[in-house]
Amino acid sequence: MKINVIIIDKKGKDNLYAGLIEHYKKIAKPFAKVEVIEVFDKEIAKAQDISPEAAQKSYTKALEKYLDSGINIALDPSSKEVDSHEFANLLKDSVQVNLFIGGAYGFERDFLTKCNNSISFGKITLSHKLVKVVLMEQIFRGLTINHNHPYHK
Ligand SMILES: C[S@@+](CC[C@H](N)C(=O)[O-])C[C@H]1O[C@@H](n2cnc3c(N)ncnc32)[C@H](O)[C@@H]1O
Repeated sequence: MKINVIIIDKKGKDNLYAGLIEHYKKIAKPFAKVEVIEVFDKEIAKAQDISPEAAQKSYTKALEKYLDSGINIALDPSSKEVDSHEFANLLKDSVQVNLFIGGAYGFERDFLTKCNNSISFGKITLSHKLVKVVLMEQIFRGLTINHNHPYHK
């Protein structure tokens, strides 16, 4: 199984969280290959200086090409809240799952409607970098739930 975490973020090592991301990638390996794909370009940088709407549009444009294969799930604080078991269920029986984390201005509705699902991890807004860590832990937890591995207990 392949799981892609696709995030609006500048490429490069993040000293604060990189160790945790690598840790979860490694321990998830028996169940799935988890890849983190950072997406950022000049158009996004420029649009973020113009308006929230322009920023959201630039995120859609940059992320659309990743929607082509697999199940697409956007992380969005105002969408349906899921618990760990519901999240695990979304990962079940798929060859490829793409999980999208938005930029500073979140997603435009148009992008959310193009995804198979949009989910929230609760009403609080987390920074996109912190969401990435939480998501990696939930991916591992979900995989262990689906494989009846004792970690999730
Ligand atoms: C800084 S937040 C964007 C906040 C923006 N005002 C919004 O409402 O989406 C950056 C990204 O982190 C993710 N995120 C933050 N908090 C979240 C939560 N509670 N549940 C799910 N995703 C979250 C979303 O993908 C969001 O687009």
